[in-house]
This record gives sequence, C-alpha cells and structure tokens, in this order.
Amino acid sequence: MTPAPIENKTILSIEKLNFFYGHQQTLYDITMNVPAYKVTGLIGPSGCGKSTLLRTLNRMYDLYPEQRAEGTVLFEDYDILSSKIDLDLLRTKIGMVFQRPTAFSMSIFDNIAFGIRLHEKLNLTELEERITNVLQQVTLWNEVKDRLHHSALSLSGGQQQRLCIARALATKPEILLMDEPTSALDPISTAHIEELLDEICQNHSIIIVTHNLQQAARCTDQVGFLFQGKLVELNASEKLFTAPENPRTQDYITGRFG
Ligand SMILES: Nc1ncnc2c1ncn2[C@@H]1O[C@H](COP(=O)(O)OP(=O)(O)OP(=O)(O)O)[C@@H](O)[C@H]1O
Repeated sequence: MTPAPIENKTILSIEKLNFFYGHQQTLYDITMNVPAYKVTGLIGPSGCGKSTLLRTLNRMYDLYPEQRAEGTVLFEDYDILSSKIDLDLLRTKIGMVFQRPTAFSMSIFDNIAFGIRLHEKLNLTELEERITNVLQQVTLWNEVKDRLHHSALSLSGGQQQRLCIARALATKPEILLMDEPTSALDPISTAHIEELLDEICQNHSIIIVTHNLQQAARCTDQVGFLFQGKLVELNASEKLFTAPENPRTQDYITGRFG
C-alpha cells in the first residue's frame, strides 16, 4: 500500500550541485529541497540549465563520459550522485517523461509491460491489473482498452504522451521528472495532462520543466527560477508569480527578458 502523504516531507534534497559539460560549467551551486507529493516547477530562459538539472536527478548524464556532476542529491538517505548507486533501480524510483512522446514501436500493452518485466516478476493477471490501473490513472483506459495489442504508434501525440506517463508510473516511481511534457501537444491534450498532475501527486512527487508560465502558475506548488545556471529564487508558486522576492524573477515573469 502506498503510504499516506506526509505534509512538508522532503523527498529530494539538492545541495551545492554543480554540473559540467566537459570544461563548460552549466549549473552553479544549486541548493533546493523538493517536497513529497507536490509539484515542483523549474522555469527560466532558454539555456539556463532547467533540463540539465532535471536530467542530473536520474543520472541521465552517465551515458556521456565527458559530463559530470558535483555536490549532493539526497534521496531516501542515499546520494544519487554516488558512484555506488544502482542506476537501473534509481531510474525505476525516479522516472522521466520527455518533451516529445517516446512510445516504443510495440503494442500499447508491451510499452507499459516493458519496464515492469525488467524489474519485477508478475504473473499475467498481476501484469494486466497493473497495466489497467496505470492506463486508468492517466485516463487513457477507455480510449485503448479494445486495442491494447495494437501498435502504440497508432495513437495520437497526446495519447502517446499519456501512454509514456503510464509507462513511467508502471514501475511505481517515487518521483516523476517531466521535461516540458506538453510542449509538443495541442491545447486540449495539454489540458488533459495538466489535469493528471494533481492525480499523480496523490502517490508521487513531480518535478516539471516548463516554458509556459501560465502552466507553471496553474499546476505547481513551488517553483524554482533559474538564470544562467543559478537558482535565483525558489518559492511557493503563488508567491513567486504574484510577489517575487528577486528583481530578476520579477523581470522574467513580467516578460522583460527570456
Ligand atoms: N550535451 C551538451 N553538451 C554541451 N553543452 C550542452 C549540452 N546540453 C546542453 N548544453 C548547454 O548547457 C546549457 C543549459 O542547457 P539546458 O538544455 O539544460 O537548458 P534549458 O534551460 O533546459 O534550455 P531550453 O529551455 O532551451 O530547453 C546551455 O548553454 C546548453 O547549450
């Protein structure tokens, strides 16, 4: 059973995080806490390091030898940046959804079963139950229940993105990282995914990168504003969008730059 949400519990504690692409430093001394069962947004102008920060949190950069992170990211008493971390396990606990839907060229059912089969030995009934549950959670079940064994590529872009969210949720992650998950979608599909965030937060914590300030204001509980690789302000969303503490945040949200 999923534990009941605890108010103000910190799920992720980022301390003095620096990130380098080769010799080029991209993140500078980022320190912030991510609360459990809430939506944390990351905003800032293009190139400020939002995606880099997100990708650091599930060690995506490990695929590229010239990229490295320094500092500490505490998750369940472990430092995510430690060389001793089991990366496969980490990525089941901290799932990711990308900007463009990344449905695999296989059936809708197998798209979701894929990650589950890698980490768990469920019998067919349990597997079907898990898949039904996550498809219901992302409100895709009614649209696909009669074609679960058809190719996922036959779905619309918005449906594929909900499938990708279902796939990420199927391994029961603690945290879901979302990198501009609606930027390739039409307004109706976007609204659909925004509505899901509240529902997902019942059992998971979310960190979402978005360029859309209205979306950040509508959907997040706290927001971090990044500028040139530094965290300029981290605040409750309502406060950041109505009475920001830093003048650069004010300039950005009022459209003076970015
Ligand atoms: N693979 C890479 N190699 C070298 N530099 C990179 C790489 N990826 C990103 N960068 C650089 O790191 C900086 C931060 O990029 P990042 O993608 O994290 O910014 P962002 O805020 O997410 O931007 P956007 O909003 O445009 O997606 C930029 O200067 C970018 O050019």
